[in-house]
Amino acid sequence: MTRFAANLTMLFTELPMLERFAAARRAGFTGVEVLFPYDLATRELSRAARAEGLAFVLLNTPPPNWAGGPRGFAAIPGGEDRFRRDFTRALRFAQELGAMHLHIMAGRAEGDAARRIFVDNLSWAAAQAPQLSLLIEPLNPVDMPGYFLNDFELAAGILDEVGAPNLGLQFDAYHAQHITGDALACWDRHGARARHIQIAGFPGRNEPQGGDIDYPAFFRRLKASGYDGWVSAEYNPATTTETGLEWLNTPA
Ligand SMILES: O=C(O)[C@@H](O)C(=O)CO
Ligand SMILES: [Mg+2]
Repeated sequence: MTRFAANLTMLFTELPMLERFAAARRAGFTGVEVLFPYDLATRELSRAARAEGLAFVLLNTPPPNWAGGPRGFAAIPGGEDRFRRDFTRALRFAQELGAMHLHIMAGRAEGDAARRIFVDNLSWAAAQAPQLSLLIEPLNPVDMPGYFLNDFELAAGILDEVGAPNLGLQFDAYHAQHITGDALACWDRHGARARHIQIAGFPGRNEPQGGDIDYPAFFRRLKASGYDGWVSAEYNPATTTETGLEWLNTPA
């Protein structure tokens, strides 16, 4: 059976962060992710997750400023020191939270030098944290202009080049649809590399139903391909979170 996590950065924002855990559990989620938990105490966050019996599935490496700042440093030539400092801090958070995955953000860059630095930084990070699952996620260039990792083929080549067993793909079906025009075909091509999935409707990035991505068919593909990881709801609720959860109760 598919395991669904709630992205608490985007869902249940009607409530303060620490109250979102109970709301997620009541709604039927069994895991949570928080993109950038860095202004909160890990003790409070893990207590909230434990109290509700929720797995802490994922966090991101920290950008300096969630409200509009650059998204990471892993592919920025000259940003190696900054990346390593950020990664060390993110690793401490991941360990204290008992998180399963850490998404490493590439930042805004382009070209061969950026690719080389990204590969070097990812290889370094994978060796620092062999027990933790590290992920990279292609993001579409409209929502995230200038972001280095904007393509699934690029991500596949980088994963192959690093070749670390603890580094995999974060497959966000919304970005896949945006980038390739066909999230299901993209899954068929790249799903074998996926360790974590995020979902949202397209084009609005609202609830995962009724848009251009055929989610019932997508969930059937996941099942057929033997995917056994988490599927995280990472979308902007069209109205309130709770009134838009019908999709979660449709058997996958
Ligand atoms: O899809 C997204 O936008 C996120 O998963 C993310 O990590 C960007 O910060
Ligand atoms: Mg995503």
